[in-house]
Amino acid sequence: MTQAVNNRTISGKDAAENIVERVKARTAELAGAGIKPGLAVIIVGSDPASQVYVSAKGKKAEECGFFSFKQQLPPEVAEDRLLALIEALNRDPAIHGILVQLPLPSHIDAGKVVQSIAPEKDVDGFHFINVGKLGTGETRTAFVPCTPAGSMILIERIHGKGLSGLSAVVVGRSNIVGKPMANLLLAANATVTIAHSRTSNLDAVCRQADIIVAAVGRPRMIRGDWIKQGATVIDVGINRVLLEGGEPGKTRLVGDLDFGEAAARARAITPVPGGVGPMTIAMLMANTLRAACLAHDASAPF
Ligand SMILES: Nc1nc2c(c(=O)[nH]1)N[C@@H](CN(C=O)c1ccc(C(=O)N[C@@H](CCC(=O)O)C(=O)O)cc1)CN2
Repeated sequence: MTQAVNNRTISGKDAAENIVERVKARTAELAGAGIKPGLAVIIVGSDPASQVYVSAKGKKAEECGFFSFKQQLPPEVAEDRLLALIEALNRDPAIHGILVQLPLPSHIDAGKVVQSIAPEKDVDGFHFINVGKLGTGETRTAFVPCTPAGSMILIERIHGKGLSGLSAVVVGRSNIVGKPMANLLLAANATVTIAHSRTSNLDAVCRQADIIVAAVGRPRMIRGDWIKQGATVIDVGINRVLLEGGEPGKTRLVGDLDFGEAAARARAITPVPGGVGPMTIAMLMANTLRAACLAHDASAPF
């Protein structure tokens, strides 16, 4: 039988509010020097989840005191038109951060689009220059992807800044979450394993982790008995599933872990919703503020 070990839910909502408050305070100071951070968000098509995220980003940017620009493009837009818009935003001094909401329709080469964003405005941290900086420890000027950066702050809430002697397993190897997450954990001196859906004995690999970051995008794939007693568990998955026994068609969000089972063994665990998700948007604000500060040679709180 499993037993709770000083279990605590890590509220991403609270941590995100704390970051946003710090962003607001520094933005208000910068206003005195005539500096206003500017964030441009581009969305192609009408995917409902993407619409929700983009609208949340715009609202949060305004709440922070930023100049917020949104460009909605039709699903059939030509790649060249999107690239021309990014080129114009790259040259616009009022814009410090540019983000293209993913996923993009299949006729557009997402890699080409992401690499066309000026590295110093790449607040998603997806450009090769920023990926390389993170990978080589040049974190002073790197933009770190928002979801792993936010996850790392939640891990620090439990373990502090150094993770020496701790074993971390990242389940998932995406460029957006898995790989940058592994680099951040490594930079904090954790012993890191990147596992994925084709890893043999995935359950046993997970079971040896002091910190487990689940980013596979498969609802409740990681079971409670895969979690070491007392581990810290970060659930990056945001999966919409049909509500069992509820009204037909009604859905709810679940993570990549079975929360109830994992919570019974974990020392600390992030919920879905209300865990890593809100941190993604807060870190976007932090990155945009940093981009504005770097552009104007001003100091940034992050
Ligand atoms: N250009 C990018 N595209 C995408 C990114 C990204 O970082 N950059 N990440 C995801 C989506 N995403 C932000 O864009 C995102 C996902 C989830 C949340 C969030 O706050 N989730 C809430 C639940 C919201 C709901 O009810 O649906 C939560 O977990 O509490 C924020 C941002 C893919 N695309």
